[in-house]
Amino acid sequence: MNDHELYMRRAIELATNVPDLPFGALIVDGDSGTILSEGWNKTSINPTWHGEIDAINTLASSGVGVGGKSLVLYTTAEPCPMCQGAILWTGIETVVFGTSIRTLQRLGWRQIDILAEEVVRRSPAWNCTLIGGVLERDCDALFQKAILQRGSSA
Ligand SMILES: Nc1nc2[nH]cnc2c(=O)[nH]1
Repeated sequence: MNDHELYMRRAIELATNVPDLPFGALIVDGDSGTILSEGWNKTSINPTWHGEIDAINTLASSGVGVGGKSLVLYTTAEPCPMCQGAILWTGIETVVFGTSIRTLQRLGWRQIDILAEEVVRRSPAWNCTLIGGVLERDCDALFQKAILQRGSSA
């Protein structure tokens, strides 16, 4: 298991905090490998409280400071445009995700139809590298299971 997979395992663990919305995220210092913050989807409290936003807010309020660090964000799913915007404003240089927005849509998840790469392409003031498909089958399985369970309980 490489480092990306190791951290994605942790994102999957965090996602299980909310099995019906399995969006888990963590932010790692890319130089030291230290986990700086963790988060998961809290949209039952606030509709904008996505997993990535939770991890960013936890980091911002931790007092560690984001300046001068090469930050890597791991997330079980490709960031939506709101989260990708927040990721750029935070100065996160690398985003590693499992399930793609296209797959979420195919599985029946409501999504804004703008891919993270499009947000990055249209934001030339920032540098952000996107790496998709890490532990993709495990992440896809989380979202497939969640939507099936939602369907059967509706
Ligand atoms: N990437 C991502 N997409 C979402 N779509 C709905 N909630 C979320 C979330 O927390 N993260």
